[in-house]
Amino acid sequence: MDFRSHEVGVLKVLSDLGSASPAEVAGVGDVDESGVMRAGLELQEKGLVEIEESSEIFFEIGGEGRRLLEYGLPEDRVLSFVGDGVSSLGSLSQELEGDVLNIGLGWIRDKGLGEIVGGEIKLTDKGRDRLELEEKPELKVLRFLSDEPKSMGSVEQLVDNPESILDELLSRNQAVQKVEKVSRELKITDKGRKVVRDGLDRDFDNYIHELTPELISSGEWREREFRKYDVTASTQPVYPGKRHPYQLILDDIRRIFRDMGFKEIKGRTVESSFWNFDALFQPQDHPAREMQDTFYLETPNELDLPDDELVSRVKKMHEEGGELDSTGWRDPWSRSLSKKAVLRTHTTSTTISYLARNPRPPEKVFSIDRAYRRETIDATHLPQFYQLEGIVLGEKLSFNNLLGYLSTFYSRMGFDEIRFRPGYFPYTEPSVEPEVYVEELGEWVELGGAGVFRREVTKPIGVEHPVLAWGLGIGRLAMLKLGLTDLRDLYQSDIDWLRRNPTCRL
Ligand SMILES: N[C@@H](Cc1ccccc1)C(=O)O
Repeated sequence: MDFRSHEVGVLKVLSDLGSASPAEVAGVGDVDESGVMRAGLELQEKGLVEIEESSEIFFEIGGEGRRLLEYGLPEDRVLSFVGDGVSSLGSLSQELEGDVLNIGLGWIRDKGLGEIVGGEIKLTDKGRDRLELEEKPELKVLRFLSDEPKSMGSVEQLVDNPESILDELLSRNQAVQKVEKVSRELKITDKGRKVVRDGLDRDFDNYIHELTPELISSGEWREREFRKYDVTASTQPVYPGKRHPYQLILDDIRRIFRDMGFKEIKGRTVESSFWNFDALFQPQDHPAREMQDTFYLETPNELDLPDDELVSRVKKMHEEGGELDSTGWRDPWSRSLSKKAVLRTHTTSTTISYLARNPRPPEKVFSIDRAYRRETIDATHLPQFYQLEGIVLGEKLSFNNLLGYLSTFYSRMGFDEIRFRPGYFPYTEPSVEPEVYVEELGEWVELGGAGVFRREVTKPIGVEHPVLAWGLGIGRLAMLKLGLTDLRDLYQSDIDWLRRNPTCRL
């Protein structure tokens, strides 16, 4: 029989001990625990060892459990105020945050610790007893679990009613979680004993397990046999470091645009309102500029404006339309509003400021970066998200070229059906909202906006030729590609999902 050195070691230890856990075998021999398990599995295949598995449930403290340990249970926090004579709901709500009070009251009711009569909490006998307790049993259990998971048996020795306490902690926002621990026992079989008796070492020594310079130079390798390499042997799965699947998609997109002759640019995350809004001819009273949509910064509160001439051309364009056949917004334009620092609400701020620095054709640039908006977090909205922004500046460009660039991009991403719905943005005319048809969903998915920059935008920054522009969301596309249904999973991914995801994509 062909053995690896670990197998020999493990089998020898087992022939002394009869049966043992991997940790015990590792303690005796010089192989670590996972090496013992691997050798054990090999030996099991050969019928020399049997592996018995048994599992036991352990209880593990969770984040909520640690919070409870630190602050106490909400019901106890309420009770201790009541004990000090603060018992009206009105004054309790001054003392405790709303959720602590509400959750505490819920448990007080459920556990029969008190009742509410005329807006006052009246303690029951049970409530008074609890107030007297030196250490609340729930906290005692949590403290016990705080260093490592413990079995039911050991919790039983700690408190009365372990089951109901653990049930309660399991239900309290997972203050405690169940974890299953599998323990294994390796047992030598009769066949295994026989192999050891018949002289394992002799067999083992005949094989070359590791090729050394000496074996080669002495020519000894010719006389001996090599241990076969068993490629079907079971091993522990290895999870190499790899790029995040979303990152891979972002890189695919980068490659597509580079292939189309675009250059990638980067802009500032913290941007002045001037570049985020004003240079894009977005009126200063536009709803998107309000606090509820945009993150305004406290530090820095303001950013410097570009040179005075540029600023005054933009101002004039907003107020009266400048030299163009345009009336502007007909409202006074304020420099100080324009200085306000924001987290860019779109990456159009990146392309427009690039354009102001590079006003002459030809230019083809794109950016893939995060933008920020005050959204309530749910499965399809996050306050930060990636945008794919791009512009093309050229002498003879038309709206049709824009549709062409977008169609090419989407078809290279694997979406063949694309349509354009009319849209509105203060900075483009005409404007469109591209959509792709997604077979799996059976519906059209919106992707963002695009258009040809208006003269009100290009003129003040010194651009005299047409500019095609787009700002597209990538999150939804990535979700579709990765088979996810919740946008949050792109950023806080499940470790098993990451492990299962292929390392490279076609
Ligand atoms: N900035 C727009 C998209 C857009 C960019 C460029 C031109 C037209 C529209 C958005 O964030 O929704």
